[in-house]
Order: sequence, then C-alpha cells, then structure tokens
Amino acid sequence: MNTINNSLIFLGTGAAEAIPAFFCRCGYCEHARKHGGKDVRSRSAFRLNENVHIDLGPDLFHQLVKTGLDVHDLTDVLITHTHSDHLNFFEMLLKDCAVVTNGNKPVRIYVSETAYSWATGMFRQCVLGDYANDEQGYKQWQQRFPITALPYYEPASIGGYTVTPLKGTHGGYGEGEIAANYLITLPDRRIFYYASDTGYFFEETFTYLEKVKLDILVMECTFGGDESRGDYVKGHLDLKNFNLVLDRLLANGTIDQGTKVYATHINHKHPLHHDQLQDAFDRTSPVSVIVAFDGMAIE
Ligand SMILES: Nc1ccn([C@@H]2O[C@@H]3COP(=O)(O)O[C@H]3[C@H]2O)c(=O)n1
Repeated sequence: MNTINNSLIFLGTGAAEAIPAFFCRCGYCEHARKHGGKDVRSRSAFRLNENVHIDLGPDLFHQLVKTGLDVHDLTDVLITHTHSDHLNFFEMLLKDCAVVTNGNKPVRIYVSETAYSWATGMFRQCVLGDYANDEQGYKQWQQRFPITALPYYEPASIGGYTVTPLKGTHGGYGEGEIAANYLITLPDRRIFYYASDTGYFFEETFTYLEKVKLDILVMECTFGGDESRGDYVKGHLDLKNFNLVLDRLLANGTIDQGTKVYATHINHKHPLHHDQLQDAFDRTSPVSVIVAFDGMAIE
C-alpha cells in the first residue's frame, strides 16, 4: 500500500493571505520569496488519508502537485469553518472534468451545525449560478456533494474515523458560526485534535478535553512571534497564547510529554521565520512543539 496515501499530511500551513502574501512586500514575505523553503505557506488544509481531508482551500491543486498525490479516492471532507481559505467548493466541482474517476462515489462534506445554512447557500450559488430555481439540477448536485451538519460534541463515524466537533474561539461567514475544531479517533486508535482556527480555548472546550488524552495535537499559531496581542486572546493564537493553551491542557491531563504537538496556520505579521519560530517554541513551551510546514507528514 502506498504509505504516503495513508499518512497524516499538512497540505497547507498558512493563513488566508498565505506566505508570501500576494500584495505584500514586507520583510517576511520578501524573505520567503527569496529563500523559499518552509516559509512558503499555502492556505491551511490537512490530509488524514486518501479518503478524508480537513478543509478544502484554494491551494489544493498546488498542494497535491507538491506531494505527488491526488483526490481520486476522496470521499469525506471535514470543514472547520466557512472562511474562503478553508472552504472552496470550486475545486470539488472539477471532479466532473476528470476522465478516470472512482465512479460516481459522492464526496461528502461535513460542516458544523452553525456553518450549515451559509455553506449550503454558498454551495447552491456555486453550482447553480444563474439557474437559481433549477431544483432538479440542485438535487443532482446535492447527491454528488452532500453537505451534512455536525452537532457539536456529538461523535460521528466518518470514513473510518470517529469525529467530534468542539468549539474553537473563531467565527466564520455564517450567522453566529463557531469554528469546529475536530477531535478525531484515528483507525489506529490514536486521539488527534485539529484546533484551527481558534484563539485561547472556550472553558467548555477545555472541560470537554479533560476526559481525553491527546496523542497528536495540531493547533494554529497564526500570529507566531507577535508579542503585542495580550493573553488569553480569542480569534487566533500566537506563540505566547499557544503556550497558555498548552499549560492548561497539560494541567488538565489532556496532553503530556508524549503528545506530539504541531503548530500550523501561520501568517507573515510577526518577526519569526520558520526556524526562528521553532527555536522560540524549543525555548518556551512546556512540551515539545514542532512547527509544521507544507507537505510535512506526521509519523
Ligand atoms: N487583525 C487581523 C486579523 C486577521 N488577519 C489575517 O487575516 C486572515 C484572515 O483569514 P484567517 O485565515 O483567519 O487568518 C487571518 C490573519 O492571518 C490580520 O492580518 N490582521
């Protein structure tokens, strides 16, 4: 079996504006343009295996080319929230253009219950465009890309994984949308938590996580080495707030020194390039943290 196809892979590790950010000539972006490497970050997305992805951003094509993979056998996509760097239906609709496919297997799309209304409205707009009243046409699209609302805190069986959406302190385009951070039991029984996008966690999320021991924690660190944001900040994390979350998770017994912790979803608005951010984590974090990069696999 092609093991890479069944590896946990960071397809993208950037924020919405990516790195280098298209319109930007800041020192961070210019450094990334000149030196490339791990500082080049496409929009965040994650591959659990060949059948199941987390998020569906605008960079899927380049992410698959970079990793030498395809989505021929993709069957399920977990969407964290509806911001365009995480949910982008256009890529899915291009399945129609494929010549050799896995037949008419649907690609099931899962969103939080607070994202459902906006996501289905956007999907309808995307597939019908000017034919807004084509109910028959819409039903056909719905059968090929069914969208399911996942209630928070309710485990669901998806593609061989047990998936429970918890609440991240980050919104979406939907009215009152709360980003889903996914607690996932992998087929090998390891417990994996994908916490992006989020700021310092809700108390209810810390409380829920008290009853699990994470084997793998992937958590956003959007503002990296920016030390100006304060403590316990909602919306997004930075190194200091990332460590405040780790302190709580460690105290609660949710993580320990054996937990593999990764930082992802990193933007350009701070002074620490990849290696400098890794050094900062090495110096300051209560457990070992690895700064992820595009194409990196978790062993
Ligand atoms: N005050 C802010 C807030 C957000 N941002 C960036 O805008 C991005 C929007 O999508 P995102 O993926 O949530 O990441 C956000 C920050 O990188 C920013 O640059 N300044």
